[in-house]
Amino acid sequence: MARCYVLASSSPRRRELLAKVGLSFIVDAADIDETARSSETPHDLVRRLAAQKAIVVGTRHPQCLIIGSDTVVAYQGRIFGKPRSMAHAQDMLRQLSDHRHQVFTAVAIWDPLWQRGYVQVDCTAITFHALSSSDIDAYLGTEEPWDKAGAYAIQGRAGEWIKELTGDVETVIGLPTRLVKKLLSHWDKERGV
Ligand SMILES: Cc1cn([C@H]2C[C@H](O)[C@@H](COP(=O)(O)OP(=O)(O)OP(=O)(O)O)O2)c(=O)[nH]c1=O
Repeated sequence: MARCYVLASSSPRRRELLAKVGLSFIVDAADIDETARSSETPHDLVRRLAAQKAIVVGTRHPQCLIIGSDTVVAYQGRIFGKPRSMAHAQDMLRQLSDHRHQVFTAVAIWDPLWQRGYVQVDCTAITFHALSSSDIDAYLGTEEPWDKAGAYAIQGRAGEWIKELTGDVETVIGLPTRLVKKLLSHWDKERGV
């Protein structure tokens, strides 16, 4: 039987990135509560949410292999998700200005039939140049910050702010395809495909 793949995400960036892997897949987003638990680390949060998204969507596609993912920005022990308001976005960008921060993304694959899967976390470190209040205000007038962790899109205008980036840029955009391929290949080996 040919295998079907489902991307458990509403993110157009994840869709574009997964298309690069060359799989044929459908998209079915998970609607879950993404609130961090008290004292949960960014690493543990993205790991838990990526797995949860894949498992929830798996109940609707029991014959398919599900790919879930989650991304947060971490700065000095604080977790930055998607902005809740203009003030929240502004506050996050002010804190990220001229400081090194990390972006954590987890990728999960889940087979609902076997009730088994893998999840792995990748991290990229970024330092932005100093951002002036007018840089931040101008950016908040664009559409970029609103559905992005940390209120910025590295693939957009925020790409011009990079002073230093260590790691995989796809991890920042929300789906490291290198990790997707690695997990799928582990999975094939385990199943003897
Ligand atoms: C930091 C950063 C994040 N992002 C995006 C990736 C994710 O789509 C989003 C983080 O929120 P997520 O909750 O990981 O994903 P999502 O709500 O967009 O989609 P879903 O939960 O349905 O999978 O931020 C960028 O596109 N560029 C960036 O530079």
